[in-house]
Amino acid sequence: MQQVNLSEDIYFLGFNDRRTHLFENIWPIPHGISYNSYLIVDEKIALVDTVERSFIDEYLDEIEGIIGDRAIDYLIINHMEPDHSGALKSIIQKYPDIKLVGNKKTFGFVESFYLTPKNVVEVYDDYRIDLGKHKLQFQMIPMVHWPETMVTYEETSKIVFSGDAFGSYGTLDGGIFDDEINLDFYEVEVMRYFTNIVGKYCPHTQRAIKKLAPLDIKMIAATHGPIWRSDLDWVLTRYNKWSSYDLDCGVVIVYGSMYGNTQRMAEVIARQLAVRGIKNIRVYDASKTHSSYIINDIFKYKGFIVGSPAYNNSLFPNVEILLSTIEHMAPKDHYLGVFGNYSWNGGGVKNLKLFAEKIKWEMVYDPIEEMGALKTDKKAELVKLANAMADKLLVEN
Ligand SMILES: Cc1cc2nc3c(=O)[nH]c(=O)nc-3n(C[C@H](O)[C@H](O)[C@H](O)COP(=O)(O)O)c2cc1C
Repeated sequence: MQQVNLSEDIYFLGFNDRRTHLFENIWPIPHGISYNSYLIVDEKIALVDTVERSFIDEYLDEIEGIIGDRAIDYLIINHMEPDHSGALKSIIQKYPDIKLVGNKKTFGFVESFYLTPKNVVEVYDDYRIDLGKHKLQFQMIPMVHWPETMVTYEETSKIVFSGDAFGSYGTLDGGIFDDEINLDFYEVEVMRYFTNIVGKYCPHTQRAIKKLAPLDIKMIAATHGPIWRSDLDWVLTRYNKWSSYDLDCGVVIVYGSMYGNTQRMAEVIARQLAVRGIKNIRVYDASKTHSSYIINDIFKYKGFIVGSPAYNNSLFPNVEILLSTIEHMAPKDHYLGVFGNYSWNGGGVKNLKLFAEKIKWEMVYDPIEEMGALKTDKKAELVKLANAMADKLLVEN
């Protein structure tokens, strides 16, 4: 690839992964993902994070193409996850005197994944490393989204190397900086990356945003996706909104259904919400749409209504997977409605009630359960559930 610079002697070393289907072996990435590393060439040379292991050979070649036979002095480990530390052992083999820079939580992970680190610099908030013209300082942002996560701020160029924070799914298809690409495409990918990967850690993200606020930042260089240099507010505003559970007026309806009875119940609710003036209604079949996309919409809209048929005295499995993902992510401040269908002795709605107790979202209406085909009385109940949800949402808008 042609050389890409963030500033005169700060280099972008990024690789596009269009092969992997599931990020973290869970989340679909139909548009791929990039792994971004950065090289600062000064009196001392620092490498900021590395890349996923399948790119090691090209990565080492690119580094050598820039620094020739000079050695790298520091490897900054902002984040230890293997998609960023995958080349760590190869880097140490090639540059045996390199110092690993991390915080007190980093090196335990290095040891458990790769090797016993020997040459280390343990950093903490405001710790500084002088490279010559460039000066690095470090800020800890734990749990965004691993315990050891930190960011590196380069004071001369005012670049923050943010690790996974402000990252995105989607490869960098030629354009690397925010002003080189159409952000409409990344709108979805940035949010899905946030909700899938960082979303559980919203309070930590809020703390990180506040902690970084005093820094004079001209550029944000994350480990995935575009580098933000022209419109930093674009990504900062969105991160702030999402991580503070600032939800829009709308409803996500999810159902599982084998024979169509539960689906028909969902359609009644959706129609009545529309009649009441709710414009953002997203109806998903949990067997068809991956939870990555459904979770994303749950982070957008305040209303959530879920329906499940009984299945072996429990929830329909694909609904169960989604609800367990929601429990892990624990997004806050939603309104909830539940409904279901059965033929024998039930099991779906019984377990939806347990979900409601655990998630502690406000139930807008009593659970509704139909046996087989939808009859008039239960249809009227579903309309009332939709009305109760609309009442709650419209009063706030
Ligand atoms: C594998 C399987 C397990 C089921 N388990 C139960 C059950 O435990 N309790 C029950 O009342 N109905 C059970 N049912 C019946 C369905 O819940 C019922 O027919 C329901 O109406 C299906 O809803 P649907 O039309 O939305 O698929 C089961 C059906 C299947 C295929």
